[in-house]
This record gives sequence, structure tokens and C-alpha cells, in this order.
Amino acid sequence: MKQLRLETISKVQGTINIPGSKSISNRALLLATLAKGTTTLTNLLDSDDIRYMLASLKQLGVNYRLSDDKTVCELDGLGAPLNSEMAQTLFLGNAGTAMRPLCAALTLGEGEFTLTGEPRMEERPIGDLVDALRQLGAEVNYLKNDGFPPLTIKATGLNAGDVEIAGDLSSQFLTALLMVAPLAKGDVNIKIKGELVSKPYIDITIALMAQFGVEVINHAYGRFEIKSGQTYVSPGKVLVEGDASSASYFLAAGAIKGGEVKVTGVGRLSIQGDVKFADVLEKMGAEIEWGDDYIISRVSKLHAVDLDMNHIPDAAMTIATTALFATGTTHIRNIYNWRIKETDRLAAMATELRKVGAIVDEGHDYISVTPPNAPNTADIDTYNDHRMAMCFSMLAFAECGITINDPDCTSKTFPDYFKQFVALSTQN
Ligand SMILES: O=C(O)C1=C[C@@H](OP(=O)(O)O)[C@@H](O)[C@H](O)C1
Ligand SMILES: C=C(OP(=O)(O)O)C(=O)O
Repeated sequence: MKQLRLETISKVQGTINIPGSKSISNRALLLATLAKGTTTLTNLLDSDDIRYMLASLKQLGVNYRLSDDKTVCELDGLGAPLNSEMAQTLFLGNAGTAMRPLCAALTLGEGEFTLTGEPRMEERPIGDLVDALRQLGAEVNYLKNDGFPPLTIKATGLNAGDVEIAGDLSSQFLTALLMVAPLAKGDVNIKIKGELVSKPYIDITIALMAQFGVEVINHAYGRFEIKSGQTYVSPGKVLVEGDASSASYFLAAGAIKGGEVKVTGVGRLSIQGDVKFADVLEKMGAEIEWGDDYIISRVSKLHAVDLDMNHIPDAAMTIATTALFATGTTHIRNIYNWRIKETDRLAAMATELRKVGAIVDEGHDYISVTPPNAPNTADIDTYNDHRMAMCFSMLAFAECGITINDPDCTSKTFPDYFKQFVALSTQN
């Protein structure tokens, strides 16, 4: 197994232009496919999750041209659902933003499609989405375990009508349903069962659908209406913002060991909820400055916070390791669905934080972290979870340094993360 040793970094200073947002890249690729006209996407993310989406679209006959660095994509929209005369098997790795939306989108046209992924994908639920699609007449069958990929879709189109979908495990199910609703055979009214989690991701979905000309009526995240007669039309160009979750590591670095760190490509005008990570850092004592498309964090003495972080599930992980540099016990609450992501993140985070000497209380849906006087070094297991690897890079700011096992797992969303992270420590 590859290991990366990070020796102590005494100061970070500089600017980093954050690579494109995973959430926006995969949504925009799918909407551009369904839309009439050609769309040019710029600042597209080049990472595993996007490659799975791009490869699937190509396999399904979608034409696009990628720039050499794969960050510009000119895609010819179908102006219609995806169809296939041949049965197709699509491999989607561990990309939730490919698996869930494609599962819904492939029910719209005609054909037989099998969706598979990495072993962990077979443990990540999709039943709530499938139940909703079945209410609209879709035929979806599980190949192994009920409620989980792999699955097969026999597509004949999606009916209109009223549909209920559970919102308490993942917002990606609702995102998937919203994006396909305009191509159903009439009005679609969606009712959410239970409390919807990760709500800001629904705002990203609705904002992108609006860019492609479709309006969603949002009744306080409890009910959504999509009127028929709306079609996706390419806006011509879509600029993918920098990824706000990826920005969290650099903002945390600035707060712990700045100088100051400026992230560009994401800021006050962002449509991503994870920019609110900067508010959490500010509550911990960091000095934050906002621009329209940048955020700066400056070093300060940090203290613990006790917050509900359901709205920023990905960036909240960065708070768990930032807490090692704050006085007091930090409580991160209402994050049950950490358990069903790339790994069981509550268990993984607790185990690895304990290795460096933290006192950790891991609950059903929360984690509390009390820092040791001085962290000790350890070999950090990353569980094939890009965020575990990136979060634990913060331990390079402790006297002891840190070793990250399997650092290349960041390829899911940020292939050259460690190169960029180390570069920041040597910029003037
Ligand atoms: O819609 C999206 O782009 C995402 C939604 C979130 O998932 P949940 O809604 O499952 O929390 C987030 O964790 C994931 O990385 C991306
Ligand atoms: C949960 C994540 O990914 P996915 O899109 O596969 O759900 C993540 O990136 O933290």
C-alpha cells in the first residue's frame, strides 16, 4: 500500500484556485445531455466521479468534445431522453452523483440498462429513489440486495402524477427525481416523507435546472411541483464553480496555520451550501473575508463549537480534524448519513482521531472531539474515502506530522490534492 508522509508544516500562505465542483459538474453534464442544443461546460472537474458520468454518456451515444486538460466539455444535447437499442451495463464506481441521477434518467426513454459500481456502492442505499420511480410506473429490479445497486432498468418512459419520496437518508434521491420530472408525461408533484437532509444540495439542483430553463416550485422543502410543458434548453455556456467542499481543507489550513489562505472560484455568489463551512470556521474564531468568487481565511486562536451540520455533511468532516487545533470539545450534530457515504464516516473518523490521541464520543448521529494536549503521529487509514485522506492532512500542522495510507483515494474528487496542499506551505 502506498503511504504519504507529511512532515510538520509551520505556516501556510497563498492562493489556490479550487477545481470544479463535483456536484455541479455531474448535474450539468446530465442536464446538458437532456437539453436541446450544444452546451460548453468550463472548469469541469477532472476526477473519478466525473469520468464515470462521462464514460456512461459516451457509451449511451452522447457526443461531446473534451479539452486536453478535460476541464472544457462541449456536449451536443439530445433534446430527448437517453435510449438504447442494445442492453447496456454502466459501471459508476462509487459516484453517488452518477448512480442516483442516471438511475432516474434512464427510466425516461427506452432500453434495458444495468447499473453497477464498486463494492461500497453495493452497500449505499438507493431504495427510496427506486420506490418513487416505481410510483411513476418505472420498472427497476435489484440484482443482488433489495434497496441497493446493482440494478436493472427496463425503460418505457415515466408517468406523471403525485409521488412520495423519503428525504431522511440522502438528498440525492430527490435531486434525481427533480431532474427527470420535466420529461415525465405531465405534471409531477413530489411530497417529501420525513425531514429532508442536506437541503442546500437541492438548491444546487434547482439552480441548475433553472439555468437550463426549467422551473421547480419549492414549498419549504416539504413539497415540490414541476409543471409539464417545460423542456430543457441549453444556456450555451455553463461555468462550473470551484468545489466548496474541496475549498474547506484550504480554508481550515489558513485558520489553523496561516498567514492567510485565499481560495478562488467559489465565494459569496456560490450556489453551493458548503461555502457555509466558512461560517463555522468563523464561529470557531477564524477571520474570514468574502468576495463574490473568493474566500480568505486568516489564522486565529480557535475554540470549539457545538453545531447542527446537517446542511454541510461533506465539509463538516473537515471540522472534525480542525477541532484538534481548537480549545474545548467540538460537537458535530445531526450527521447520521455520514454512515452511508464512501465508508461509515462516523466510525472511521472516530477510529482515526483516537489514533492521534483525541478523546472521541461517537453517537448514532453525532461525533464529539476533544483534542489531546499534543497530537501524536499515526498511520491514518483512509477507507477508500477521499475526504478521510484530505481531512487528516490537517495533522501536518501538529508537531508530530502524519502518515496518510492510500493517499491516491483523493482521485474521487481531487486527484492532485496533496500536491496543492504541500505547495501552499511553501508559497510566499
Ligand atoms: O447532491 C450532491 O451533489 C451531493 C449531496 C450530498 O449527499 P447526501 O444528500 O446523500 O447527503 C453530498 O454528501 C454529496 O457529496 C454530494
Ligand atoms: C458523499 C460523497 O460522495 P457521493 O457523491 O458519492 O455521495 C462525498 O463526496 O463526500
